[in-house]
Amino acid sequence: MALLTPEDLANMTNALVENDRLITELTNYSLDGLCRKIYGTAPNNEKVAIIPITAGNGIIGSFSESLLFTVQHFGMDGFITENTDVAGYYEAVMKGADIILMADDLAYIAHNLKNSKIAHNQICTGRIYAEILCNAKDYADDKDVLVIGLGKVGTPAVETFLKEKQNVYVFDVDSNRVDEVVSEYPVSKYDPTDSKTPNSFFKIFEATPCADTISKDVLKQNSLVSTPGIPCGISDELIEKYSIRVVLEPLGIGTLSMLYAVF
Ligand SMILES: NC(=O)C1=CN([C@@H]2O[C@H](COP(=O)(O)OP(=O)(O)OC[C@H]3O[C@@H](n4cnc5c(N)ncnc54)[C@H](O)[C@@H]3O)[C@@H](O)[C@H]2O)C=CC1
Ligand SMILES: NCCC[C@@H](N)C(=O)NCCCC[C@H](N)C(=O)O
Repeated sequence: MALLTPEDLANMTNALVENDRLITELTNYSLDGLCRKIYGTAPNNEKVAIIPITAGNGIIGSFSESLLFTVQHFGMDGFITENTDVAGYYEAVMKGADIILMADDLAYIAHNLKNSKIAHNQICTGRIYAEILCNAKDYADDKDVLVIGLGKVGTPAVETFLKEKQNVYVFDVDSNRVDEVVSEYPVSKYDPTDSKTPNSFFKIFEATPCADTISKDVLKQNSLVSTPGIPCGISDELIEKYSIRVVLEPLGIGTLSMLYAVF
């Protein structure tokens, strides 16, 4: 899994606020209102503990602080444990944490100690970024959606689009992965040479670790791109030329989705 860097998180607080405003403009739901709608849950004064984890590549600068900002920005009580790892877990429980947030290099989870619910960042990120596209009111009539990147974030997004009755077209550089997904789900391979494939899309989802994965060929004027992928999959030049709106933020949107998944 591609790991975040402190540089990825440098503008995270502004990006979360700006994306919340964009999501509200697109869907008439604030980000937490949309999470409430899709999960059918709501916060109930839970105390959230954030535990820094030193495993693998170790602590990422600003990671825990970014989680704390997210928790507090949406009105919840949170704290970062003074200790890391197991000592931090013990501290969190002794300080009365209801929900634990912690991440090593392989998994970033939310675990509710009171109801035993657990959530995984990649699944919750794919779901919320897909739901933003599905709930964008000005794009509701067009059911076609292009999904670029069929990994641990893109696959839950495909499942979400199908649940929301979208016509899903999929692409990945790994053609074997495309074949697997097309055989497992009622989706279509994105193939510009196939007359049944739309040439371009108003709704595009991207979750890859590469830049410039979204070419001008798939864009329409005013397309909406929902892309958790880091770095951003669409160039500034294409954003300007086609008046594209982009939902992209490195950590907070996925984190809020995780919290609503475990309330
Ligand atoms: N913004 C956020 O909150 C989050 C962002 N991410 C980011 O999302 C991205 C995807 O994460 P995962 O799904 O866990 O990774 P993954 O490695 O499971 O999946 C990535 C998929 O993209 C495909 N791919 C790579 N380059 C491509 C290209 N040029 N064109 C089309 N497909 C391409 C790969 O074949 C793979 O199937 C990563 O950059 C990760 O850092 C992950 C979690 C949360
Ligand atoms: N964008 C959300 C997904 C994050 C994921 N790509 C990642 O970097 N995971 C590693 C996090 C490691 C955190 C570290 N152990 C710490 O606690 O600071």
